Amino acid sequence: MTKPAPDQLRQIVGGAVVDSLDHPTRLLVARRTAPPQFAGMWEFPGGKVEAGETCETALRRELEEELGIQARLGEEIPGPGAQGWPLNEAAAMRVWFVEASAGDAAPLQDHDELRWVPLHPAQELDALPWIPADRPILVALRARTGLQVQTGEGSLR
Ligand SMILES: Nc1nc2c([nH]c(=O)n2[C@H]2C[C@H](O)[C@@H](COP(=O)(O)OP(=O)(O)OP(=O)(O)O)O2)c(=O)[nH]1
Repeated sequence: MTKPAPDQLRQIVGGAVVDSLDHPTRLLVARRTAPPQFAGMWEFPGGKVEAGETCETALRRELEEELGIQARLGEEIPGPGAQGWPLNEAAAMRVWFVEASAGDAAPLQDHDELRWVPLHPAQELDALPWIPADRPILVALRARTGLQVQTGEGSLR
């Protein structure tokens, strides 16, 4: 099968939901229920961008559907390509820091468990069975929040 051109990947969006964009200490992670190859793995809540949606609109919609929260978007965690982080041969994901501006997150759809995990130190976050493609995103996320913790430099807004 022919590989899609790099700019024709299926666009996925994900939320790095933190307790606070100004002083992030914990990340909300979600355990998938499907499909079988991803069931039981942890991920950034989110999903596919539908026709006619911007990435930001899609992310707000997904987080409301899946977690029941209204999302305040902070900075993007930039990936290596225009479409963000490669997930597989056919899809890439853009990821933003997010804080809930309303609602208490609950596993309403696609997940059977949510967990607030400390960003630093890394052990608890790294020990979870993540979707493998998400690991480089976690590294970038922790580097960004580590800088914020160490230097107090900038919030993630
Ligand atoms: N949401 C999300 N998807 C991820 C991550 N990492 C990763 O490889 N993926 C993959 C799994 C899926 O193949 C695809 C996202 O599809 P999805 O099933 O979450 O999309 P969706 O909520 O729109 O679901 P649907 O309407 O198609 O059922 O991206 C991640 O961290 N978060």
